[in-house]
Amino acid sequence: MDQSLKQIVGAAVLDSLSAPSKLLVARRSAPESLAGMWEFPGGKVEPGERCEGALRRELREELGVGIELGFELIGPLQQGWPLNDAAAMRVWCACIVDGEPAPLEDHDELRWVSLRSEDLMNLPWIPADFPIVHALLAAIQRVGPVVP
Ligand SMILES: Nc1nc2c([nH]c(=O)n2[C@H]2C[C@H](O)[C@@H](COP(=O)(O)OP(=O)(O)OP(=O)(O)O)O2)c(=O)[nH]1
Repeated sequence: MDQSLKQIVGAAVLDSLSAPSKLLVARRSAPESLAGMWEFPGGKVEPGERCEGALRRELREELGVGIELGFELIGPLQQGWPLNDAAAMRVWCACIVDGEPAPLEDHDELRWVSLRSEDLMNLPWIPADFPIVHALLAAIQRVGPVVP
């Protein structure tokens, strides 16, 4: 596998995998260049980790929750969705199975946003995330439940 890009993983945390109606979005507090922008919670895959394991670890660290994974939102690259010259992100649908989400690390606000509201696309997302949000909405409209 071409691993020339840094591997990031992110979660599209939904209120339900079988009948999703809301997405949990997170506002970054750092670094300064990204502070105030909204994103999918997640982070870098560490050496020796599998992507799914890294995603579970990141959600535990950042939001204090345990997750169940649904299907992956497949991006155009083998490493997922391009973020910039140096990184790409694989994204899975997920739902919370343990804990109450809180902005413990890297974020200063969490918000549940309706998948049917224009508010979702109107958030100041990290620009690279817009195609991923589009793909999420399209996948949910097309297939309904996001259980793998
Ligand atoms: N988590 C996440 N990162 C994103 C998204 N979109 C996007 O461009 N990025 C970028 C921002 C960062 O440059 C990089 C992820 O790094 P990170 O800072 O979240 O990773 P981390 O928690 O493991 O970082 P660290 O503080 O341990 O260094 O990917 C997104 O939706 N979610």
